[in-house]
Amino acid sequence: MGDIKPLTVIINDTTLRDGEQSPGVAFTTDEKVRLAQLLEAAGVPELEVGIPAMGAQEQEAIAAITSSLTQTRTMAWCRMCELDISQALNLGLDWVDLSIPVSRQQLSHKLNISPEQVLARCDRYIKQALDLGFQVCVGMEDASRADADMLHSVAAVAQAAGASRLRFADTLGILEPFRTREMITGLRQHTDLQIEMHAHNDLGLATANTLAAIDAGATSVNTTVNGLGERAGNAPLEEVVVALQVLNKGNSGITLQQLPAICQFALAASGRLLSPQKAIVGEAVFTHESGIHIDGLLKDVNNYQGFAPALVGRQHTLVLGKHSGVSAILEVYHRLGIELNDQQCELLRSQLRQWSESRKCSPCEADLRALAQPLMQALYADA
Ligand SMILES: CC(=O)SCCNC(=O)CCNC(=O)[C@H](O)C(C)(C)COP(=O)(O)OP(=O)(O)OC[C@H]1O[C@@H](n2cnc3c(N)ncnc32)[C@H](O)[C@@H]1OP(=O)(O)O
Ligand SMILES: O=C(O)CCC(=O)C(=O)O
Repeated sequence: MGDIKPLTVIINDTTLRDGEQSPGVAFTTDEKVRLAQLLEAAGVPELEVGIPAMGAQEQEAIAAITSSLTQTRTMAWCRMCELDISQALNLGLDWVDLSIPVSRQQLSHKLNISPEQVLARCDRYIKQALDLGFQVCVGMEDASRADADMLHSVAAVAQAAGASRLRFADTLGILEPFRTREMITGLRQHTDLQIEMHAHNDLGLATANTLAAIDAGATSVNTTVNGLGERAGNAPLEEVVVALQVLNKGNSGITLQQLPAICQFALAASGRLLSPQKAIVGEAVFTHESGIHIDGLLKDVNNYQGFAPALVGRQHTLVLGKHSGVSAILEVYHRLGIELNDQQCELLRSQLRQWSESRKCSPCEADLRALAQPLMQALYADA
């Protein structure tokens, strides 16, 4: 094994299932296969690849994905019922996630069944899926709104029936990290099964809740590329795996340098836009304009670097704009082969402020040269 560290948390990426549930997002089979292959090449050990109950086309896509992978294990999302399990057969899948709501709200007002009926379904359908050769994860939908007793009862029945894993779904994204930690710690104390955290980002806390769950003993976590998924999406793959490494919280085994390419591919296939300040993969997250920051970076990069952009195959970029200082202006122009004196710098600073306010973007190289041109001409005229 050399110096390869054992995985401490399994990434189960659900871009191809929950990610595709983003309104308006619909991947083609080719896009799904390519994305699955990119994720496999980066070392993602598990993928949730679709919903067989959606019908023949989805089943064909799932079969195409599973047959294109050599290492990565695959899972399908199924309602906990006979029909859905039977539709997952013969698609090359390793796992089924058998989903059943566990909150009073959804039991009473969605499925209209009792907690006892949930436990009976768990026992019956877990055994059925095991008999068909699947590994079983029990998807506890709406777990974050469920009573602890209910979660522990499901865990006990699932373990006795032979399931391998419980998925704790914060279906509505209403948890915060302290409560996540408390709930997962409680579940951890009641079961030997693997625990998978499924976090939604409605309060912007999906990554934080995912990390809190890992701290509390979750063994696997669901992610999606670029945080795609229902409503505000799921915990973004790129945020979770980079945070794990930077915060020294665990080893996901994923090659972080491949994340930008994966995110770009998913972005194009999803037809969605990405905020420039999206953590890890946003266009502007390693770009600096503020004078004090650039001065600090030039003196020692660690003054304004929480982690090296090279960790994710990126690099710092310096731009000029409304907030530029002298150090930044001198350096950026020096890199263009233009050496400025203090007076020229000051003139450029005030021009940059006006330019930025009117254009609302960073000047490119041609803009910078055009801004400096009159100053340089004045210099030659003076000489
Ligand atoms: C929280 C989540 O993300 S769960 C995953 C959600 N993902 C999706 O819904 C995307 C894919 N879904 C689909 O293509 C369709 O909804 C299908 C094919 C699954 C089902 O389609 P339809 O048969 O037309 O049913 P429809 O979508 O109208 O309603 C869902 C049915 O599933 C039932 N259901 C929902 N969850 C479960 C469950 N865990 N176990 C059993 N039945 C369930 C509902 O009660 C409802 O059945 P009912 O009409 O008998 O009350
Ligand atoms: O039941 C599950 O597997 C989780 C389903 C889901 O996507 C959710 O609850 O947000």
